[in-house]
Amino acid sequence: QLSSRHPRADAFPRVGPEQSASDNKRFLSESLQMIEEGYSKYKDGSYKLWTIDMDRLIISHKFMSEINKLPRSSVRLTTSERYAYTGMDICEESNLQYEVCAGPLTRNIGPLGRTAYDEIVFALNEKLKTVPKYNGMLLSAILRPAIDRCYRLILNTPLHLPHRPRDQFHSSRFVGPDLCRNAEWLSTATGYTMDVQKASEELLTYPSLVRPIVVNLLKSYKQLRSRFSVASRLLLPEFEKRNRAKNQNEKGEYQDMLQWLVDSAQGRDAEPEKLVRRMLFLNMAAINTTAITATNVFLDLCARPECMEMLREEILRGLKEDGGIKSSTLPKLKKLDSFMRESRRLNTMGFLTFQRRLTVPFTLSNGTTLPKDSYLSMAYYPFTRDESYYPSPLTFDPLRFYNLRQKEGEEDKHQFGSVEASEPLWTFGKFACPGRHWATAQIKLLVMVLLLEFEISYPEGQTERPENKIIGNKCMPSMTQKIVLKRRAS
Ligand code: HEM
Repeated sequence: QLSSRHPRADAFPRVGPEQSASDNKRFLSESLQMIEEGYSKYKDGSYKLWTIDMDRLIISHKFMSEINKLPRSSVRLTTSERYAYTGMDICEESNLQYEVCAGPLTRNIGPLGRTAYDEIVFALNEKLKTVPKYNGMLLSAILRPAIDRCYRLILNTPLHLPHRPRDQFHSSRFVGPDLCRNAEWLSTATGYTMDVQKASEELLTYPSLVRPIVVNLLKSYKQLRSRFSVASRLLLPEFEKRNRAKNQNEKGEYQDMLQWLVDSAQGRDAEPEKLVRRMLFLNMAAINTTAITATNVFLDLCARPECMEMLREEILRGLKEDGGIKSSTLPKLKKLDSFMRESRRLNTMGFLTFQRRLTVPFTLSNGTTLPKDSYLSMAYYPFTRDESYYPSPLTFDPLRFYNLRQKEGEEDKHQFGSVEASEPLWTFGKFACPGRHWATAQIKLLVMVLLLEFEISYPEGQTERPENKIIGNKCMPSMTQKIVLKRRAS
């Protein structure tokens, strides 16, 4: 229900200190304690929490369905606040990034499966050529090129390769180096995301009043601007060319993210400079999130060697039934899907989710009015360890969600990519991550390649996964963990 009432600013209880010069950064080191305290006191309600960058109103995930009734224009992403001066505020100008992912990207996942599998194999083989022995390689160094390569399939293809006839495209075994010959664009695409994070973290260390000045002096922002120039130099002509074709009603020559953006953009969204920024936003939303989630899955797999054979059998059965990777193959991997979801449950990337700004006041069904301009968030981490939602919440049960799907009527629920009003995994409804099906497919394909082509393990003597690292709202897997790959006899 929309409301015009403005509650008093102090109407909500607070956890932790208010924003203050002396105690501003307490959240950095005590985030988990504060979020757990908030959950134990106000699990079904709301409270305020200062999180270094903003004063948030933490609300229960139980209100997701109610908030979903608001238009997206009233519940905005908080990117412009969290990543100020990075150009990422483009996502707040319209929902174009959502539309291209939820629409054409998702529709194209099935047909891309085989090609993506080959790209991952190719990336791994290239990587393995650079080390004399397949012994104790950094997990992140293995996964990153494979994910980048998958991602380039949808984002970067057009820079180098005209659209191929469908059959040829899908049957090509190694679509190969042509696809990503432009090293400059590739390093810009991935580097931009890192720089955005780094630059915004650096800016946060300065008082908000001086940020507009300091931003011009910071090295990290200079680096960001120069990356943006490279991205513009490479992408602008491509967008201009495609816009011309669109304006002349020519049929699109390509099937890729650039084309989907051009096809879907209306009005000012279609300006080439804005399309470049939108591409960079999509990079940021997609690559790191997928890489971190996949890293967690492999860290959990190596800690449970007994699950590898079970998953390998499921994969081989699926491939046999389908005669290779078809659109129907990935959804068949239900045990793997369950493993991935359990891994994500116990390794949430952030303690909070649904980072949104409310542009209208809104009254919840419990009578609480959320003021206009509140920065909303939901506590995710304590939810995933709440016994009332997950029996034995601290136990890693690889088949937890698989077993739930065995119940009548529940077969299609509890999936890695499922969106449920009771679960803030991807948030909900029109606010849910629109790239989740592509992320699911990529991670499944990565596991398939690594399990079918290799024996994987922790280095000798290690059986446990390394601890995650907590920094403020973030919870990151180890980036220094090595894993051992041994090629399986074919
Ligand atoms: C495992 C990997 C991923 C995770 C955990 C993840 C998680 C999320 C979450 C929780 C949100 C909602 C944020 C909010 O409501 O405040 C979101 C939004 C978004 N995600 Fe993902 N995501 C992943 C992968 C991807 C991929 C692969 C893409 C694109 C190819 C993508 C594109 C987006 C976009 C465009 C948005 C913003 C949508 C909007 O405008 O509302 N994500 N993601």
